Amino acid sequence: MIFLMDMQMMLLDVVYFILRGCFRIVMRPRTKDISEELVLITGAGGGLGRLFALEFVSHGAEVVLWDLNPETNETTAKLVREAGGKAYTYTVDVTNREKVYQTANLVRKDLGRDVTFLVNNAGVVAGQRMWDGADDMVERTLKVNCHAHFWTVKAFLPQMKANNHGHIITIASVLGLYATAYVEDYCASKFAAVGFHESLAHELLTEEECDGVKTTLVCPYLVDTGMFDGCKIREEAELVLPALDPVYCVQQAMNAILIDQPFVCIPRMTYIPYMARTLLPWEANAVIYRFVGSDKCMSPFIENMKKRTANGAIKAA
Ligand SMILES: NC(=O)C1=CN([C@@H]2O[C@H](COP(=O)(O)OP(=O)(O)OC[C@H]3O[C@@H](n4cnc5c(N)ncnc54)[C@H](OP(=O)(O)O)[C@@H]3O)[C@@H](O)[C@H]2O)C=CC1
Ligand SMILES: CC1=C(/C=C/C(C)=C/C=C/C(C)=C/C=O)C(C)(C)CCC1
Repeated sequence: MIFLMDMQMMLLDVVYFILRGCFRIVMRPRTKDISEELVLITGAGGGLGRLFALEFVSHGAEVVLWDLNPETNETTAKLVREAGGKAYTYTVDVTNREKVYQTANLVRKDLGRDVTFLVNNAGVVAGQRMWDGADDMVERTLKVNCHAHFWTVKAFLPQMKANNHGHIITIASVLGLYATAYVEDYCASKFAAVGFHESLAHELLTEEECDGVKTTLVCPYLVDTGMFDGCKIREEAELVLPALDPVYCVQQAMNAILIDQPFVCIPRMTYIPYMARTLLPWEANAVIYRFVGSDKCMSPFIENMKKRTANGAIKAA
């Protein structure tokens, strides 16, 4: 009897959340006020990290900027201050877990308050076939794009839970939902980041007094930041699905964060291949990949990186 009542409640909840999802496409829910929040962004000197910093500040939040590169990080801080915001910079290699824990304590000491939003954005791509590149690059990709999320979450989530207030944001990728050729290490790292994020989100739901800690998984398609310069699908398909403008990508991600949306693919159209991957036979997906040119979309990117490395444009890892 209890089982049947539980099932009835579960079905009602399922219908409610489906209807709420549909309704939210048409009517945007109220956005939350983040003007009192302290937002930590990793990889803040890069394309998306910098834009996230500016976007959070435009909503009144203060930002803590972490990056490996002090110069690009300072440039982000300068832009934030010019925009009237407050930024605090720290040079951190997020793969170094001791440094992550130490710097987290330092942030708490320096600012006298807890980080309430964590944006795990730092990411790298080798741009080499795994057969050609150094094994170190494969390890680095996994360490930055996945392992680092464990260290930063371990550093900041306990305080969020203690205050029952916070938000963990994971910048993954559509390549964490469906893969393509020649980027095995990158896809493995992003699938792992998605798995990490989902497990964490479930954990927060099962724990009591944690309903104030939210999570958002962001999965963008190719973004025009330079990270994947040269990556290309078939020309006709590109007309329908062009590389994303970084500002648009960050604004869409912010829209999701501000309404506590747990998961967002940018643009919306990229939910379709995600569903197709699950629903269609593998061979059917492979045929679609070949038709839209996504099977070899990374080849020109890898060629591009080869040229840039040969010209000495890329610094040694
Ligand atoms: N660009 C794209 O097409 C897409 C990107 N993404 C993801 O979005 C995120 C941001 O990408 P994007 O802005 O394009 O890339 P960028 O390369 O412009 O920015 C990444 C930033 O992370 C920093 N970083 C790298 N390694 C570390 C480290 N060990 N510790 C601290 N900081 C580090 C980089 O510093 P440095 O410059 O010194 O290396 C850089 O400032 C990444 O996670 C990426 O995987 C997702 C989908 C598409
Ligand atoms: C695989 C695939 C596609 C192409 C995806 C591409 C080109 C993604 C690039 C993503 C990047 C660069 C992410 C970085 O994190 C399509 C056309 C959606 C169709 C279905 C399968």
